[in-house]
Amino acid sequence: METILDRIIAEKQKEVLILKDLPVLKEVDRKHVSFIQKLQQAEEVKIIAEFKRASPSKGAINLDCDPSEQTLQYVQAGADAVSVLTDRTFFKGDFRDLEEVRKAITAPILCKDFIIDPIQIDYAKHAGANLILLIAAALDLETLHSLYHYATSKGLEVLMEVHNEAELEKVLTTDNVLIGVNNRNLKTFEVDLATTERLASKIVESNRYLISESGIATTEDVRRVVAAGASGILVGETFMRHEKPEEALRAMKLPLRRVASN
Ligand SMILES: O=C(O)c1ccccc1NCC(=O)[C@H](O)[C@H](O)COP(=O)(O)O
Repeated sequence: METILDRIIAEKQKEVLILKDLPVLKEVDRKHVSFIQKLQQAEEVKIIAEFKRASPSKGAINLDCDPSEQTLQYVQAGADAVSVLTDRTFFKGDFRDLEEVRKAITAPILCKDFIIDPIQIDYAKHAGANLILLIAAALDLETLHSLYHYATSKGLEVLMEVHNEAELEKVLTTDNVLIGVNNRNLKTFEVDLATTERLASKIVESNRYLISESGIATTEDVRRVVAAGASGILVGETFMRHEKPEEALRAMKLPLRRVASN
């Protein structure tokens, strides 16, 4: 059965051909901004707050939201990084959103897209990203390694995303330290924080940082994934729908030690 990820990747293959036909991008020299460094010094759970207008699972979330205003609020409330969905077809995002956010904030920015080719990494960097996402389910082992090396050679950090044990095994063949566990099942769209709980020990024991992604809505959810071993969380819909995203974000900033020892 064709999954949403299969459909997204088929679309990305077309997009990549279009990008390769465009004039070559000029290299930009940007200051290195590290999210990993923030994790190394973390006393509180690190929050990646996402700008996401729409999604395949929820349809329209907040279509008229302004990327710079929204993400500036995130950062002022204590977000450690911002994620910007740049996919147009399925998430109504754009690289221009990322460019605008780059002008508004200095915090690390994750380019949230479905990367299958180095040219997308060039576009992410050009727009102002500091981190890119590599989804294990969308890449064979060789491509995962080569995109990882390409991104790091360009000074970018990489969040590698997994949904299950097999994908985690794949990611653990790299020396990347940032692993995202996505709680959303891409076949059913169901979210279950038990996915983080199931995969956490292997990630923590391998000395990587675990970021729990998707379906995090309450302080109790944060407490639960942090108790499992997460050092960070990635939250989109909850902040995008909230009347006061800064309040929702502040409520999630839990101290790592206190939560873990509960
Ligand atoms: O969000 C979706 O419907 C989705 C569908 C298919 C592939 C990826 C999808 N989401 C990307 C993400 O990983 C989330 O935007 C991110 O983890 C934040 O999730 P949430 O807090 O639940 O908005």
